[in-house]
Amino acid sequence: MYRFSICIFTLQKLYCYQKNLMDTIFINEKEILERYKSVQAKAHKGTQGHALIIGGSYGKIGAIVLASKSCLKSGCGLVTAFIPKCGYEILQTSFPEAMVMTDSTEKHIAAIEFDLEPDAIAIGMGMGQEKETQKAFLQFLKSNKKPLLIDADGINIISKNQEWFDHVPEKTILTPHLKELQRLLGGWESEDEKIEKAVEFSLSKKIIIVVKGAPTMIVAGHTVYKNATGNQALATAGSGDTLSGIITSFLAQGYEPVDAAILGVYIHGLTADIASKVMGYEAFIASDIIENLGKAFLSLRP
Ligand SMILES: NC(=O)C1=CN([C@@H]2O[C@H](COP(=O)(O)OP(=O)(O)OC[C@H]3O[C@@H](n4cnc5c(N)ncnc54)[C@H](O)[C@@H]3O)[C@@H](O)[C@H]2O)[C@@H](O)CC1
Ligand SMILES: Nc1ncnc2c1ncn2[C@@H]1O[C@H](COP(=O)(O)OP(=O)(O)O)[C@@H](O)[C@H]1O
Ligand SMILES: [Mg+2]
Repeated sequence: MYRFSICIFTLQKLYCYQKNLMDTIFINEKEILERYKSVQAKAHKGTQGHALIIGGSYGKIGAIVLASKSCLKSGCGLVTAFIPKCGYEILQTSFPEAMVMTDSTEKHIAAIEFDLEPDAIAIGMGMGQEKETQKAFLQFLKSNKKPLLIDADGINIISKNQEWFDHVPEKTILTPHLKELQRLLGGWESEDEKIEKAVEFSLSKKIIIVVKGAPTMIVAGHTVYKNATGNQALATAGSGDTLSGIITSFLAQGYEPVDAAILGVYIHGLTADIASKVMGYEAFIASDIIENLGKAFLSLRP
């Protein structure tokens, strides 16, 4: 009987795998409140997690400013940005709360070396795809063991070098927009096929894919979480960089990666829902996501 059950179970799994059957869970406030943990009264910056944000290049240091700010504004205790030399003064001036480490190269990242023990790392925003940067990214992947989020040029680079997934830790979060998802998965014929392919990829690489869009879906193996917040106000430069910072903040605070992704996407969308009621869609920019994080967190309190 026991062997028979095992056999049925294995066949079911095989069937699910082949057909990429999926459970869809709709993220609502109840799902969020079950996951969200408010900051403890006796917390200090050392207990709130340390995030390392790696990326930026000449002309795209703003991506790291936005990601670092949104990270610290989502409860993380410490944020260090690792950027090319040219971004040092920009970051220290525009966001003094962040610590900064620089690459020895002026305009792009060429060697990712740091002597700290972050609780989570995000890489790729504004990073570019210079040859040296790609090499540095591979060396980083080979040595990293920390919870990881890969966005933007990190996704673009690994899409062209898929054997590098051998060095990517399980439950790493990828946050592609539609174009980046195409680079990662190749094309698709329909919305259903897009998600099926994402499920297949998530299962085979053991990663979590945040399929950004309207709505955003979080694909974690066979389970697809469909987000309910956010609107067209988010169709603005840097809103994805900001999302990466928020999710990385939750990762650094010790949330399970899937919960960090779910909470991050929900809170990110909530800022737009709250702000667009008073400022409309057009005037909303990525800095307004950061500005409205406080109200979004407050709205989670009973
Ligand atoms: N202030 C900054 O420093 C900013 C830096 N950024 C960085 O700039 C680099 C390039 O990123 P991009 O995303 O602009 O370049 P990509 O080439 O990856 O994507 C842009 C292309 O994708 C299309 N696209 C994007 N989202 C889409 C969607 N949801 N549906 C259909 N088509 C879609 C666009 O129309 C465009 O053709 C990245 O490293 C990124 O992190 C951007 O985040 C913008 C802000
Ligand atoms: N019309 C929309 N409705 C809801 N969310 C949107 C809409 N347009 C964009 N977004 C969200 O904004 C973000 C854009 O990310 P991305 O394209 O990576 O921006 P960037 O690279 O400029 O920072 C994603 O989280 C996406 O889901
Ligand atoms: Mg982006």
